[in-house]
Amino acid sequence: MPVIRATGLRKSFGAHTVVNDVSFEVAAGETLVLLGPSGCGKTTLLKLLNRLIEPDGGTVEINGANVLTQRPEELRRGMGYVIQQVGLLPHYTVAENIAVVPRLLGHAPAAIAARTEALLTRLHLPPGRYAGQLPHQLSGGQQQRVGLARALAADPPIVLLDEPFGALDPVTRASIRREFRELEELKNKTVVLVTHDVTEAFELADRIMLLDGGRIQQLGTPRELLFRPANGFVRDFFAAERLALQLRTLTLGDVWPDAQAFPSLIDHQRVDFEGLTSAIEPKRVDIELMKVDIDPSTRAIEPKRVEIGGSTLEIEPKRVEIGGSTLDLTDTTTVLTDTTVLTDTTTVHDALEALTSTTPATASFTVAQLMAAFGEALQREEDAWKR
Ligand SMILES: Nc1ncnc2c1ncn2[C@@H]1O[C@H](COP(=O)(O)OP(=O)(O)OP(=O)(O)O)[C@@H](O)[C@H]1O
Repeated sequence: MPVIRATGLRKSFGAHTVVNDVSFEVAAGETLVLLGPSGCGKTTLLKLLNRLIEPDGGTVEINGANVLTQRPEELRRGMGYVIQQVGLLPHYTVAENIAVVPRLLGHAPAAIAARTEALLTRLHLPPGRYAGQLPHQLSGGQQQRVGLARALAADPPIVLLDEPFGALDPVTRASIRREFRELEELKNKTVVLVTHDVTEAFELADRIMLLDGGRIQQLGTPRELLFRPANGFVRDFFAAERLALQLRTLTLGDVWPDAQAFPSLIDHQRVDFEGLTSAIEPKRVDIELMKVDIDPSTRAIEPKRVEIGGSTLEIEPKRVEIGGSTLDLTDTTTVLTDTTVLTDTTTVHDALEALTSTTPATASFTVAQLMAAFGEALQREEDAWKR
């Protein structure tokens, strides 16, 4: 059952139909991005989900229950909401702002304090320094992070975000977006996010709903919208940033689809296991092993084999050193923000960034080889589209 199901939603302001027969579903844990030009109805659609606006027609169901059967306040407590203007209470401290909903829900003060501290830490706002500050003492980016912490404070299963990075300059925006993407807190939540920023949509969305004039123009994965546009509007909407989006959409796995031909991505690594550090120069590290190594949440680790100079070792890695950083695989909170590990799910964009950064990632292919393979992959996508 979908977490959110909207059917035939309609909303007009006077003679102006702003949301016109919109139906969609959002699955548990999915991030749906509402994208479209200014005034196309994104914010209105978002507010129809938590009853900040009531529809003229159609229904919204949350976990199978029509939202009209619930009191709006109660409904909203189960849905975190970050508004465009952040909207922190100016005379409340950061900690007090974050505590608003948990207090309403009657959570114990000690639990609220612990939760606030954890969220601030996770959002890179050390509580010792920031918990007692007032909103005006924070930068725009910090305020937006507090807004996010507030929306997550009561651990709602659904989070609605309206231009959560709207007020930021492009550089800050990109880095906060990266943090956002890595946030464990959000990984299991059902998220609906409004933006008019195409790059943002492609970076964050599982699926994108592209709207124009209150109607859905296309609803699909970023890849579908880019390579299989449903109409001229969709095609034109992405035209200006086409190459950048293709780089963000195709992965190394697309570029080298044949597992046999997949170049080994790491040349020299050290593997720590059983207290021993082996400086090894593996002849081959299979992609399988790398996937396990970089995803600490994958705990069902089969012992892996690594071939070192003629002998084969069966290991169950506890820590793996990749790109100069040691990952502790037994620590499930390990977050891989500073480490670039190239795998078959890395986008071409991220691989290029890693290869050309000041501390370049080790890879067995060059930028030129990657670009050539990218060109071929694009051709394959386009051929598939023509058929
Ligand atoms: N309360 C209202 N009364 C009258 N018109 C409204 C109201 N709210 C929104 N509108 C109109 O509905 C249209 C869609 O607004 P909405 O805020 O949903 O668009 P949006 O896609 O979120 O735009 P933006 O990206 O600029 O925030 C706009 O033309 C707006 O002027």
